[in-house]
Amino acid sequence: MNSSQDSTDHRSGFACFVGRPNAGKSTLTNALVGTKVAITSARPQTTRHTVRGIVHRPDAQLILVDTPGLHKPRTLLGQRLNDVVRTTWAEVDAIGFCLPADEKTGPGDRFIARELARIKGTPKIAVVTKTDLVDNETLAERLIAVDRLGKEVGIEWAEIVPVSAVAGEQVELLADLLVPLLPEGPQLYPEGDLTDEPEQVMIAELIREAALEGVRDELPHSIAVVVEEMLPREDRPADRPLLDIHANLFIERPSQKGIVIGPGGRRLKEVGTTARRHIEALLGTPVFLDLHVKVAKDWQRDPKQLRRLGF
Ligand SMILES: Nc1nc2c(ncn2[C@@H]2O[C@H](COP(=O)(O)OP(=O)(O)OP(=O)(O)O)[C@@H](O)[C@H]2O)c(=O)[nH]1
Repeated sequence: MNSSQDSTDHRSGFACFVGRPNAGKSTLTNALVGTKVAITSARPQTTRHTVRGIVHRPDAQLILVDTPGLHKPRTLLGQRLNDVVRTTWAEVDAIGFCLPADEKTGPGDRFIARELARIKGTPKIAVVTKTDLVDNETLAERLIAVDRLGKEVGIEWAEIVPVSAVAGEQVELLADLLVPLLPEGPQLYPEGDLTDEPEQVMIAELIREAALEGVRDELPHSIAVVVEEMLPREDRPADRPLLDIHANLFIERPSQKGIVIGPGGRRLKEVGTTARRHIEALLGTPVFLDLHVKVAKDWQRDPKQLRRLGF
């Protein structure tokens, strides 16, 4: 051990956050990574893709895998999502179980805790999220309840950590606690990489997030987005580039078209504007977004369509 470059000084590995829908997993991933990579929403089960955020530190590289929420499968998509979750759990070096501070332990938490208890060998940190929403007394009660939940299902928590991703409280500490759980090893990703999601998938997620805004009650899980083409516009001066992005927004039934497009096409226009702003922030280049709404009948139940839409 003669230099700080020695790989035994450096740790690298994978962690994932689990927890019931809306527990704050995506927001926490974003807070740790420091940029918007996972998709957050005020409605459950909108994180479909396994998005990795990468925390680069001098002493470690922590790769965060953001899984969709585990839930009762009602469709083929639901089943596939649960498979993705379990496979991820078995593969990571550490698991953070997110439990919102402002809600009591519920059947959903118990279901996940029992499933988690079956994954032996992987250290588990209980992360009590959204602490900015509760007073100290409630937080203390919640911490005790989480401790009790661990005992009830047979999980020995490596740590119990209260955090607020929104207020940025204890987020750094959580990283400090996760790092020692990773194996020793060199950097796995180049410095500067924040995620290994293909750009196109991230762009599709940004569009889907914008499209769901305000209509989640009407179209909870019915929207899928596929980026068909991304091309730099020709005949543009080098200092004023423009990226043309063509994307299709799929819905399940013709009757949903009106909801997405809105009166006089106003909603779709807003969706396009919002998504374009986020994409431009992500890519750092001006974008022309061409968005089309298409019906893919009952895509959630059709294996062929699911594959085409990237699931
Ligand atoms: N006040 C507060 N709100 C939070 C915090 N973390 C997350 N939220 C909110 O809680 C809601 C759910 O957060 P997400 O990060 O999307 O939750 P998730 O667990 O990834 O949800 P799914 O993708 O549905 O599994 C969003 O409205 C967030 O803004 C926090 O630390 N404080």
